[in-house]
Amino acid sequence: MALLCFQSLRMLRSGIRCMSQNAQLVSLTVNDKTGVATLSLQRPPVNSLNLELLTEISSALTEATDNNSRGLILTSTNDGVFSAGLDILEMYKPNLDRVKEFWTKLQETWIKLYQTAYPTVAVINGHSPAGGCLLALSCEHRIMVKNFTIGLNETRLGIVAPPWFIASMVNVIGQRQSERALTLGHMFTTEEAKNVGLIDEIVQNKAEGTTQAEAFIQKFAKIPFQARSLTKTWLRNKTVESLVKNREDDLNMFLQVVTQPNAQESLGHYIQSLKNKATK
Ligand SMILES: CCCCCCCCCCC/C=C/C(=O)SCCNC(=O)CCNC(=O)[C@H](O)C(C)(C)COP(=O)(O)OP(=O)(O)OC[C@H]1O[C@@H](n2cnc3c(N)ncnc32)[C@H](O)[C@@H]1OP(=O)(O)O
Repeated sequence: MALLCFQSLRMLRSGIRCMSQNAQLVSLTVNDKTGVATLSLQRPPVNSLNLELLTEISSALTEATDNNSRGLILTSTNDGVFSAGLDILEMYKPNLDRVKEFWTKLQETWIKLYQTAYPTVAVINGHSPAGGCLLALSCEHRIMVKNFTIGLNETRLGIVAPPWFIASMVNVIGQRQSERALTLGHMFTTEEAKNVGLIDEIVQNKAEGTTQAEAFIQKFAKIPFQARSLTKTWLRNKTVESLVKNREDDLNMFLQVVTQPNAQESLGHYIQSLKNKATK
């Protein structure tokens, strides 16, 4: 409690205000001087995206809009893992109602993040496989700390990245590089990611990443907000519409693929291999 008060006081002095008071799995703060919001994922141990975390991310994105944020930095409180992607336990031996809600929330969160009116920057301060990579790809600018990995590795797990995951990648690195990376399930090192254009900047640490992210958002200070946001909408509309118009089909296809016995078997092996690694 004392620590919380001390932290709040320190934040107030530096002009940082806490939003989303009820959130537990994310923190949303805003810098009152710049109007830039920071959304930090904080679901230990690895920010895997389960229904509850996705729900909080989605609400925080709306809150940042309602608060007229000038920009948003997406990052993690865990220096080591940005996000481990979708929570595999949501997809392994799933409860049908819950897994439907989970996938629908993932669709909703991606649509919102992909289309925010405000500029978005991912400060990738740790590994970022699969769904973690999708979150980063949905932002307008990616800054990554050295010595980590990022990519859409679904094929390695025996599952498939849905078309909107693929489109998010293609829109950033193009068809040829995406085809090679996705079919192999390749995880890029920070250096490789920079070379292929998957990320825009390499930094030494999160603090430097945050400074660079603020500088990126600041570039838009003199660009009329609405002109910018409408341009972004039109640039991204085709990609988003392809999911918006087919949400039900996408959900059904996901359910069909993920409940296949061989997909379940692969997920089971993968969970076991992660657990074995963790106990070594
Ligand atoms: C037309 C429509 C077609 C639809 C077709 C749909 C088909 C399905 C589509 C699904 C798309 C899937 C997207 C995904 O995001 S799948 C998830 C992919 N993620 C990964 O492969 C990452 C796995 N994790 C790791 O590699 C490492 O954990 C990581 C590098 C991220 C961190 O390493 P670290 O050493 O720090 O941590 P540990 O490995 O020791 O892990 C700690 C504990 O966390 C558990 N863990 C890790 N990742 C996950 C995860 N993604 N979900 C759930 N749990 C995870 C791990 O098991 C450890 O747990 P324990 O402490 O209990 O042992």
